[in-house]
Amino acid sequence: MHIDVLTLFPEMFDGVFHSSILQRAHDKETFSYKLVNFRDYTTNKHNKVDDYPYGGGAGMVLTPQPLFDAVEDVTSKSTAKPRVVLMCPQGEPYNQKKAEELAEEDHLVFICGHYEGFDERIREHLVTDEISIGDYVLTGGELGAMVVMDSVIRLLPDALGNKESAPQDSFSTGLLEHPHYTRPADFRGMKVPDVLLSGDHAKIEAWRKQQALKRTYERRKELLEDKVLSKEEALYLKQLESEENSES
Ligand SMILES: C[S@@+](CC[C@H](N)C(=O)[O-])C[C@H]1O[C@@H](n2cnc3c(N)ncnc32)[C@H](O)[C@@H]1O
Repeated sequence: MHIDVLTLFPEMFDGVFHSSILQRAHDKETFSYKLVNFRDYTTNKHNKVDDYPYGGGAGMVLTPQPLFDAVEDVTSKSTAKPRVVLMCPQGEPYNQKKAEELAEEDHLVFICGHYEGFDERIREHLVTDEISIGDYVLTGGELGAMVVMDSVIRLLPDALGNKESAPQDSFSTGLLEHPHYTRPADFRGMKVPDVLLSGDHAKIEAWRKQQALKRTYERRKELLEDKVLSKEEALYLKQLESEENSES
């Protein structure tokens, strides 16, 4: 996968691409990236990327010219049809399903907005996707693009080592993940559940499945609406519901 990030603040990405799993995945050539300062594409003499909004009002608006030229340049040699993602608080709410969808692509372009916003023609004619990372407003799209890229890159083949796994993670299975424990078995009187020390892998697997369902039921019931449950899971869910009803 190749990723182009169009930003006015490329230095913000230094940490994220030079640490931990993303750095390792980049070293293994799982993905390549280019940080593109779209100010370099301005055709006006003062390299201005923004202007006053028509109709008046507060704040400055990103002009279309540098962003159109930058996107056309970075996508001109692309053999695949690139996905051009605008980071935007008004966009589609981001989730694991979208991360899985983007991880299938060969070329992603992220546009990081700034200031009051961007000229509407960018949204209408330049981008393929608009993504919001939550119902709050950030100063710019950089942090959002980092969130999306991190969650996409870790899904690419070989990005995670043997000791990390994506398929069991929360949301990948449609549920929240089961709880984890490590050594010691007894920490200040707080004990690890016996089943995890039993060495019985079938029992451990069954316990983990139940715990994932319980945790999802307790914290994110709405995730269960779309989940296809096995017979055992459906029975356990009924048990959780009747326990909850008897408590209330
Ligand atoms: C200050 S915000 C502009 C907000 C805009 N005036 C509005 O009310 O929708 C500047 C830029 O930050 C990015 N941004 C802010 N919040 C975001 C969010 N929740 N998700 C993704 N990007 C966001 C976008 O690129 C946006 O253009």
